[in-house]
Amino acid sequence: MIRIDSVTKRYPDGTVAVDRLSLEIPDRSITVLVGPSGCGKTTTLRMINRMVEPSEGAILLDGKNIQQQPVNTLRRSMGYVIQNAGLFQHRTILDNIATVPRLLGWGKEKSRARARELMDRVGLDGALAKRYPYQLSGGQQQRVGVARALAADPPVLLMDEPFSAVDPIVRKGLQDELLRIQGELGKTIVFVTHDIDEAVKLGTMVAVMRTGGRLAQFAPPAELLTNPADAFVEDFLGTDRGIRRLSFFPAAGLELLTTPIVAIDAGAKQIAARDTGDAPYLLVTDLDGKPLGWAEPRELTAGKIEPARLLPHGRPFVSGTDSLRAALDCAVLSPTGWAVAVDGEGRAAGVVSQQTIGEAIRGAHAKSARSVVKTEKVAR
Ligand SMILES: Nc1ncnc2c1ncn2[C@@H]1O[C@H](COP(=O)(O)OP(=O)(O)OP(=O)(O)O)[C@@H](O)[C@H]1O
Repeated sequence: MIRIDSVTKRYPDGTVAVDRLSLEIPDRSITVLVGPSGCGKTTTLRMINRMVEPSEGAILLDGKNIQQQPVNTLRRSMGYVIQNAGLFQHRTILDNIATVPRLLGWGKEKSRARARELMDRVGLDGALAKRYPYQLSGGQQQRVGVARALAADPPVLLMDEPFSAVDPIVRKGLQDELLRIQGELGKTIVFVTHDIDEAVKLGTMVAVMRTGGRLAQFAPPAELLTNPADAFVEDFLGTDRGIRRLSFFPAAGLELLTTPIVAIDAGAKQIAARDTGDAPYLLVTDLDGKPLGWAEPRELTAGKIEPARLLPHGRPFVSGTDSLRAALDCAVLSPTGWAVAVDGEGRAAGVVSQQTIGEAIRGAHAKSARSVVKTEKVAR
């Protein structure tokens, strides 16, 4: 665990970048430092690997003051990833990734073998190994940056706005990849961003900092969205925090209606016999059970489903793994107001109305409020 204990950083010109900051950064999870520009995030991160020395206070790694450890040993235990990757332009991708193992005295072949293994781990095609950084896209370069930081298998990764310079789609891919890598490797990651959505998505714990280098709130993302500590945090979280909080409630408990589902080859009798409950539309699937679109039952009195007349079913949600936010989004975007749920293979699992999703949301809120009360009682 990394413990930041009442740390202040005053730069020589008198700027107080960090002011009496205390944080306990848990092992094997992602802790995100987030806040407006200039609030001291980078300074805090750099104090952890001693690129910046604190003016007051101490930082402890596994209970030992990092000030009393040789800088080189400390940095070897911490990978460092920065915006735009900071790659060596005159070295190939493979040699960039192999940099730290080489510094540690590993042989050339062993270092390169390790680098190849890491290219695979971060989702880089091995064919890129011999290229130079300028021959890669921004997103690929960031992956190289992550691979390089992981090369010597350090227990800690420090990441300073690593995905800020890429477009939103590449960024989402990199975030998903980081979560996957973290799930596999269980590193202790300290991640700096100014993007609250990125913080909420990646963080096990999120530290919101305010200008002047002070801590505004330190909490898991769901708690942050539910109970912002003050108006500053509330403002910083933005206007749609209620919707964003739904990402933390699984859609798995939603009651799905299966009776409005019919296969494309259903006959008139089969269609007429359907009890669709209060669903005003039938969901038509192909012969494999995958959704094709919505049909109004009265359109089907002739007993024949015409694919060209189906309404689009919109993007479905995956009932086992998606959140209530995804389910609500599907319902809102659906032309019928009903969301389509699919299983992991994309086959229709059922349909659900906005009203049912709304009830599930109210239930989830009530349950989470009860658990907060319970936690507070235990805490007292
Ligand atoms: N070497 C330095 N000398 C003087 N002041 C500095 C120095 N480095 C940073 N600062 C100041 O310290 C404050 C915190 O800077 P820091 O880079 O840690 O913030 P940040 O939250 O990472 O900002 P950003 O999101 O814009 O990168 C700012 O006011 C900055 O101008």
